[in-house]
Amino acid sequence: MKDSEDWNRARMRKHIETILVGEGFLWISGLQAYALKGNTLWQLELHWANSRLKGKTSIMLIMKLAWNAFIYMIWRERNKRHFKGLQANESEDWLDIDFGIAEGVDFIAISFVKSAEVINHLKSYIAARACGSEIAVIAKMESVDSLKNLEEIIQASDGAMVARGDLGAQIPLEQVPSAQQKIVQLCRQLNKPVIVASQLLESMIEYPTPTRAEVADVSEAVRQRADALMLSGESAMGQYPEKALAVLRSVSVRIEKWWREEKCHEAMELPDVGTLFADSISEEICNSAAKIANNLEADALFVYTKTGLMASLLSRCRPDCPIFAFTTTTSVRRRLNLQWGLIPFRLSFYDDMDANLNKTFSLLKARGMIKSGDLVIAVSDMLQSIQVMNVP
Ligand SMILES: CC(=O)C(=O)O
Repeated sequence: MKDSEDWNRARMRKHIETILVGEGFLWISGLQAYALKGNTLWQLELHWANSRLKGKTSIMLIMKLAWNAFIYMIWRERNKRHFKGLQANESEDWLDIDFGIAEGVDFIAISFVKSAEVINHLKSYIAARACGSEIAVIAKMESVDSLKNLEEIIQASDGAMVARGDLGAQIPLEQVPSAQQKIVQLCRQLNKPVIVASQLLESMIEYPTPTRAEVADVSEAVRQRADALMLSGESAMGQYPEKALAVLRSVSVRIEKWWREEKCHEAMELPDVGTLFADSISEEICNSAAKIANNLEADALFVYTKTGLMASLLSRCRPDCPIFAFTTTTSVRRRLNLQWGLIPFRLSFYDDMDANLNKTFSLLKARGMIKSGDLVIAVSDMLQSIQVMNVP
């Protein structure tokens, strides 16, 4: 969009569109209950055309057909928008997805997801098209149906986004914070990364400093332990994109520091997520390693992981220290960037664990990320063990 006027116009159109298609909205429910008496507009229009355009002359027949076709087109367009999430088979969507696959994107986020079926469908398509590359699918939670089917959608996805812009147009505004809390919490329990998006620093589209309320909103998302926060308008067309990013970063760092220093961890029940025996072992190792790291006030956790699973299991525990994750493929390294507290690196592994440790100690020391004497807890999915040591 060229300027904010264009954006405002587009946004206003979108809001009107949302109001027109939202069955959750009072006037639509009222219309259906009282005026339409349970019939759809489409059924009533057909009835109207059939009764009003009586007669069997050819001109009447043509008018009848034309009227029905016209109403059908409007109805089809309305349904297309309303069932946006289910109709991911629309040709433009598939073209966009193909473009993403060709460009080697790491994530595809799908809007207005209504059920796990949509996610599974997209995943099968990506698997068939992307020839071995692993593109993660993020479910955008922004409709009443996505909230109804939250758990199955999150289970099927590789992560979720609390898309507060559209969500706030689909449910009453005062319900958005509790929906956010619920989605973030469930994602953590199910070990899926979660992004909190939209209007975090909305006023910074025009002004160089945020409002107190915006800072409180960012703090709350950090306190809920979301994996990522996403700017949209602030960086897409705002006047202070870098400042907005800097504010987001400084507020997040400050809250997390306070969290660690004051030991304000809220106990959270983390149900088992491992289904295979090997996964359950990894999970137990990671839970214990995170606990040891907190109890010993370790300087860093190191994880050597081929698939990224152990790194995500460590991240799920939200330990007090940074987690350095080492993995062998670029796609896993890039994907791990989305997860809370992980600093991922790609490198090839030796068979000997000591050689891997020495290599990574040198790498991080050279970058000033650790120093001699630091206490490190290391886990690995090759050895399935926990090692506690000081950096040489
Ligand atoms: C990000 C987005 O799509 C929303 O907030 O609606």
